[in-house]
Amino acid sequence: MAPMGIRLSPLGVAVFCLLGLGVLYHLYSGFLAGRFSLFGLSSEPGGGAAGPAAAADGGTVDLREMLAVSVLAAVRGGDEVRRVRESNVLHEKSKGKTREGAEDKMTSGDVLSNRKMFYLLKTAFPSVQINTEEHVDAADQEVILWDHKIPEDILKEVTTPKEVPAESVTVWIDPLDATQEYTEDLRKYVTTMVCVAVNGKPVLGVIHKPFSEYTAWAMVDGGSNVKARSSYNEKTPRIVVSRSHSGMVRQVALQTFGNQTTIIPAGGAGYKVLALLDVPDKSQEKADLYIHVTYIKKWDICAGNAILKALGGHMTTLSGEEISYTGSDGIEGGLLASIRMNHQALVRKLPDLEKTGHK
Ligand SMILES: Nc1ncnc2c1ncn2[C@@H]1O[C@H](COP(=O)(O)O)[C@@H](OP(=O)(O)O)[C@H]1O
Ligand SMILES: [Mg+2]
Repeated sequence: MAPMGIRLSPLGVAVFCLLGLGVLYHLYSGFLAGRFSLFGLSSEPGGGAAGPAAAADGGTVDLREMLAVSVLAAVRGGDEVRRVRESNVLHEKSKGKTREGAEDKMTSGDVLSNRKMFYLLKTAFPSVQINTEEHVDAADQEVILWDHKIPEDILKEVTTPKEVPAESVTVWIDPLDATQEYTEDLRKYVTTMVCVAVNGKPVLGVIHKPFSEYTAWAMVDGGSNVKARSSYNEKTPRIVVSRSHSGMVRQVALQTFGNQTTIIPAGGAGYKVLALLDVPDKSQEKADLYIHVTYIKKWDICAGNAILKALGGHMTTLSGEEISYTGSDGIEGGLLASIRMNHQALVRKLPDLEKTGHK
């Protein structure tokens, strides 16, 4: 007997049950799966956070979707970078010193961009390994949902999904490249970057310039929204190098290519890779080669490496070794990046840094 004389209509009960089933389906089909998985998030000191090994959808992720989320993450992170710079309250701190004794700086722009970028990627792909330059504060989590829309320019170039095992993927986030220049208000050098590596090989990269709102992306064997220039000067190249972590790069460049070589000091590894490409942004200088001789971290270079690789170019250590984007955070052997040039011939021309003491 229904209490207090309330009669239950069979139709009402059926509609109620159907609604209940719908809610349950929604819960288990991933809408909240990302949310719940965030509570299992582990955060490592000094940056980096690991997710569970298998993806929610049976152990694979779609690289085309990862590209869409990576572009969105770079843009959203860039919005934070711009907002903080425009507020002029950077809360600049030092994380310590680099091996060469330069200040390793961090600002609110780095931290807030990192938070947006990390949680956007982590919510969309809870099972993949994400390595990021800044510390992820597990007590300050944010759920940023992706609307599952893949932009038209990506759909046009990458016409089919590309599934890979989630456990083969490593994502590298640089929430603010060229922090030193950011603190000096040299805005053109600043980028946000995302890279996806599969089995350590860089397969997709995004480099976003928040102050000119330009974004370059490319996927190996997929497509791109950026291309190489039509010609490069191999004989007396214009060489773009670091302005704040230069080491002996000038000496190495002049010794290898002669005194006629033009050296362009610039901030940011993302900016320097874009200098090799056909980029419409007016604030972007152009170069034929990018050389770096000091230690550098993988989040600084992975996106550029993926874009160059997708466009037929190369980024290797100075002795020509490919860089593996798993395991340790940094690389020791310097960098040589080129496109539409004989990369191996360039490697042979360069001096052995260990022998010449130019490291
Ligand atoms: N010797 C070194 N040690 C640590 N980081 C280095 C480095 N040389 C370059 N980097 C990092 O690589 C990026 C590009 O450097 P540069 O502008 O000098 O070419 C910067 O990243 P962040 O700005 O993301 O920290 C910089 O901190
Ligand atoms: Mg960087």
